Amino acid sequence: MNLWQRYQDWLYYHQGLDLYLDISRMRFETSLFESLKPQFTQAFQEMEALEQGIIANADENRMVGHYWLRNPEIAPPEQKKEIIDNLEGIEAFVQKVHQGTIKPPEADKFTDILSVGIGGSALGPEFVAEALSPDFPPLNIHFIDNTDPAGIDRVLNRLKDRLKSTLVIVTSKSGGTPETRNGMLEVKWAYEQQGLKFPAHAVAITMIGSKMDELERMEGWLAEFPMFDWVGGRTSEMSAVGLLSAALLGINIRELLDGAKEMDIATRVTEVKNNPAALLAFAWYYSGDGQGKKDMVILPYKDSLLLFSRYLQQLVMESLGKEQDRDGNIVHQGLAVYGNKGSTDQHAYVQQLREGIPNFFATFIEVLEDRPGKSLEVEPEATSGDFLSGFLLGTRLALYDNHRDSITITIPQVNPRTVGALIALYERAVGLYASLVNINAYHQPGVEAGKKAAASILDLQRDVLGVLKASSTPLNITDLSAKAGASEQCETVYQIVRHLAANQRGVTLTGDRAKPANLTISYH
Ligand SMILES: O=P(O)(O)OC[C@H]1O[C@H](O)[C@H](O)[C@@H](O)[C@@H]1O
Repeated sequence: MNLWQRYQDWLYYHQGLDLYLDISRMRFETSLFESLKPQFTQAFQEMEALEQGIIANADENRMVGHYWLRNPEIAPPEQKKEIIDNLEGIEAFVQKVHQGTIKPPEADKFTDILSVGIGGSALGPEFVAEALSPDFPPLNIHFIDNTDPAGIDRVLNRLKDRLKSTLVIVTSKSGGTPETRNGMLEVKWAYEQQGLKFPAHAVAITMIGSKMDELERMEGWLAEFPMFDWVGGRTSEMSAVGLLSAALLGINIRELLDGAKEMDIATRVTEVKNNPAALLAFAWYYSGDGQGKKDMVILPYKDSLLLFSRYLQQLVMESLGKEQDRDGNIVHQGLAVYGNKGSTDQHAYVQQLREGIPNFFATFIEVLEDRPGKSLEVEPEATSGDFLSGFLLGTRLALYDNHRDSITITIPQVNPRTVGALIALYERAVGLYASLVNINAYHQPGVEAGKKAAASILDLQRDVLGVLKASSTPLNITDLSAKAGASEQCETVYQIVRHLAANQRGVTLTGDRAKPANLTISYH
């Protein structure tokens, strides 16, 4: 097979975005491509229905409207108005913060943003901030995206004297996610410790009527922006969730939206070969037999795209990782995603990609412009950027020669338009792929199960502490578990008290640590 010819046969190019997609280094046969066309016809129809506002997330009885965010014209009238009003509200707020007309009571201007959120309420803002922030943004951004006390302390300690000029954005669609609630309470406490007025620094992004919305109203926070119930967390970058912090950082959000809108138009094309999202979905399908048998390794050769793989991890894995298909059959679907950036990863795990277990396909993201302006020649006729390009091209060839497939996406620059386009490209590819393999991409029942399990552990901890407080003598794990009504959960009870003992919670373990069953536990 003449590869140069295959390259040309399969190359997709989008003129408006100057974006290329090359799937020629995936070793599929044209017959597979042809045979999947009926499934694609169905997938396009389903996508059209989704864009028209059917209840695509039946679990939560919700429409799925992230495509409307960048083109309100195609949204139902009520949603159209919400989108336009919200965008204008964000821009007006940001302008006032930048001008200093909206300012904290204790300083002349806001200097920093502290963004508290998790999952879809953090990954998009983190990715976009890393990809697109100017070198010296109008405000510096920091993130709390976990309930790790040491992680929270690190962020708060570093901000310390600047808390008084920090704008705190708390983002939670549901308004009830424990990690985000905890982060918010810890930040609030830090403000109170310094005698600062937390509500005057706080902005909420949440659904109207959520617990956070109620709290925000009660405490009179500085501002609130709505999170729409018809936008899922992992596709919320183009809602207030992503746009507020991006605009505060000085990123042109209209261009981000435009890039996404232009990609959306391209990915509505019903001819598979001329639709980049369909080509991507097809390549994924081929690679993993439509069962996710191969992992997707995302390798952007550009530092600013470092967090793209982490962003895609949620978008792809939370959407596609499902036990059941849409007919209720057990299918255990998914598509594992990992990666950081090239060429850095070539000095780490790419060894395995080249020679080890062939359980993946790579996706190279190539950025044509190395930097604005000319570059130093680090060797005769070669710049640092030439090396970066050489490493990408060389690795692509070396992988292929060793029977490892790859996709290559090429963009002219990392800018708001191309980042918007990349996000939209993957959102659509995930939706189309989900249709191909007959799963619902828009719910996440597994995450709910994890949350319930965590809540029941905390309930058990309360019971255990109650028993210990009421007991006049030390107890062993078996007796403690029985008294807490959890005889079957000795191991969990042991792990709970071991954690409490390490954290000045009044719990002491006595005895041989290597023999948990022999320990005695007391409370004082
Ligand atoms: O925005 P929130 O409601 O706080 O949700 C944050 C995250 O929580 C859950 O884990 C969901 O599975 C994610 O999709 C979501 O992005």
